[in-house]
Amino acid sequence: MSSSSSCAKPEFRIGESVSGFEVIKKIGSGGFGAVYKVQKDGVEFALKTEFIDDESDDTLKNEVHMLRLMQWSPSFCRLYTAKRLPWQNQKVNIMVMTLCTRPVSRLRRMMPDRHFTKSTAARLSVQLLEALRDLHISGIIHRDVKASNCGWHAPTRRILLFDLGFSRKYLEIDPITTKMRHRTARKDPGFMGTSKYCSVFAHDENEQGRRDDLWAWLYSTVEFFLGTLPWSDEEKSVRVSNMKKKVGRKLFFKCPREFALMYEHIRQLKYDSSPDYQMMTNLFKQMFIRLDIEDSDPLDFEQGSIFYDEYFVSQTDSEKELNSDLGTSDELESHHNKRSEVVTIGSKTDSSETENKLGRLAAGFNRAINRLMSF
Ligand SMILES: Nc1ncnc2c1ncn2[C@@H]1O[C@H](COP(=O)(O)OP(=O)(O)OP(=O)(O)O)[C@@H](O)[C@H]1O
Repeated sequence: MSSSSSCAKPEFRIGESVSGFEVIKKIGSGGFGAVYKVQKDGVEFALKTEFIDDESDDTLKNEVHMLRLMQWSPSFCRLYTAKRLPWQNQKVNIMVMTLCTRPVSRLRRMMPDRHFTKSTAARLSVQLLEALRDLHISGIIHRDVKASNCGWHAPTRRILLFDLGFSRKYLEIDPITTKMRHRTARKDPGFMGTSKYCSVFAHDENEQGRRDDLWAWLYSTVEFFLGTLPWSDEEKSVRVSNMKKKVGRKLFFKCPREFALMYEHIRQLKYDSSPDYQMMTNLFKQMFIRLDIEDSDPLDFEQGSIFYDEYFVSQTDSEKELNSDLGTSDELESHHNKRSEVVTIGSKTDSSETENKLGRLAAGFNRAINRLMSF
């Protein structure tokens, strides 16, 4: 989150009871605090903390407020409780929400070649689009859309979009007509987002609107399909922005052709334009028929997929995963507001690189089959 003090953050201990929730393990941490897996009465939840000092921004309050507004949508975590507690000689904000199985970014990196098959990539992409449509309908923009802010929720087979700490309302009431209107762009809103995925307008520190969430969705989607982006290894934000400006339709050459049409639509959106979600949803329907994608088919990381046993079961609950989730790749490719430097840290070695030789052969075989199946 935006409060990024360099001092060590206090942490909860395994087994400690926090507001009646027993801490099972730490899932990850951000600049503000951490996310823990907790349980109560045999049910598991995610508990997010924000330790507060005098200078911090209380971003969890914003997140809780936005998440409350999104409780109607199946694409967001259920919010079970949110409160401020005294903790040792500090205060801590906590929120308890649905526990996701794994971040989508992590699932992608567990795949051979770090990309999903086209069937999984397309289905995850449309689910993320649905989450954005629901958020935008509610008058909110996210401003940090990326796969590491999406969790896979196995029981509902849905992507849940989280980390609403940077989100903002883009509508306001017109005091004269009393109708809702788009907020006017501020002159100097500062940078918000993640360099790898944000729109070129966000790079230029312009006010963000719905279109900027869609640009980040588009870049995240390309990464689902290809496992990389042309600027993945580029660290300088200005160079990333230039590459985004230059790449054009070429970016979608290896993605299903419907994405080029969605790109054309997103490209002409202005700061306050309403995206045509229906048109994009129809393009997905067309794509699913053309590529014979069935919603009932197992996703790459679900039981029944050819990748499941080798790439997903074997790593369940492993230390590798925990370590990876605690401190590598896009989770740390950051972000943040104008007080922070914009950094992009390249992806580190994934555990898939330590697969045994047979595993590599099988993965190569699967890759060959995937390549043969045309988009
Ligand atoms: N509801 C949830 N269920 C499971 N994991 C979650 C949930 N919410 C967040 N996480 C995971 O917890 C970790 C930290 O989450 P969070 O999004 O708050 O911080 P971050 O994005 O890594 O850091 P920052 O927000 O400071 O940039 C991430 O790995 C994220 O995937």
